[in-house]
Amino acid sequence: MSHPHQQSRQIISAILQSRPAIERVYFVGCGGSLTGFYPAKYFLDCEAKKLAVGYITSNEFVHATPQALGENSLVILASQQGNTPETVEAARVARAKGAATVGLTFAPASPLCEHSDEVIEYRWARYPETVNPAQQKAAYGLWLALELLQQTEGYAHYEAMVSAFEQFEEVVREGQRKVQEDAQRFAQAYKDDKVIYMMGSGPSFGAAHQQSICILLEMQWINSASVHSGEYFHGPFEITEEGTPFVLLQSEGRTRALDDRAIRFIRQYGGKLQLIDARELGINALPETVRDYFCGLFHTALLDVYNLALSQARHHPLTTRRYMWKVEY
Ligand SMILES: O=P(O)(O)OC[C@H]1O[C@](O)(CO)[C@@H](O)[C@@H]1O
Repeated sequence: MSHPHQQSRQIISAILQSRPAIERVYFVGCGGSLTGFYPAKYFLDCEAKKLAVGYITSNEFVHATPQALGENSLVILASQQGNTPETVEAARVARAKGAATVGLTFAPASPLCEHSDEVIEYRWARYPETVNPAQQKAAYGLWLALELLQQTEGYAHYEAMVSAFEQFEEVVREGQRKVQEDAQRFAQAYKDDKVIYMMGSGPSFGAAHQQSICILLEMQWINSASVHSGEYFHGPFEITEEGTPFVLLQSEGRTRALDDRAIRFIRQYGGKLQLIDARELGINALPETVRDYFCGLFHTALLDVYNLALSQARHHPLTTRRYMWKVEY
């Protein structure tokens, strides 16, 4: 049994033993630390029959704390540095309301840990350095969601999920190898664009949103918005004209039809379209019953390759910030 599997199983088991029941789970964080939970939220939205699921940015959780929060709640929070004030405060509020708290961080003994009943120190590296993608923050979110579902309601495809996690690193490495050349081509084609729209659906909408807010806006200072492939037809498609730049994260599974519809329209009206197709890039090596739940993690890992190429082509390192961590905000 892998370390993340064992740790997630033990943590959920300890929490369930410490209280009468867990009826709801909230995923809480800021920016990439919130969007990293999207695969876990999506999995539970699709598969849980009774468990209620929340996905809330930290400061909203603090200022508009859900009435339902209480001893039957589990709050899972993430903060890479463990010190984002609103996330630390969210953990404090959750605990004060009697909820169980799990803190995910890369920084040991950080302030988030003080308000977390259980702490997970995940692995992280800035691409092209690598760590096992099944041991990163977003994967831990999915592991915890899987264990929570299995240990409360049970989940018919539990073993398939575990086996998909075991295969996942190989699938990612192969996918990253396949997109190397395409990433260089993309970087040249998009480096001078003033706006890039990110699109996706189902399991990959979180990855599209993360790419928009954390990479294009934050780390590249390129205007961007994330548009759900299904919502594209309900407003956003009006901006489509010859050359409008889109990147669409095409997922595998039930919502692929939504992506296909948007792709047809963008092509018909001449939009400039970069596709990152999970099917073509290897997600189907994972068991069919669960492979769509890995699309978000897969897309994020593939985007690492595109983002390095884009930042190099633009001579704008991914670490450059104007305001973040530099001024009061
Ligand atoms: O994960 P942390 O340490 O709380 O930091 C959150 C910050 O990091 C990012 O996720 C990425 O830089 C931002 O979107 C966000 O403001």
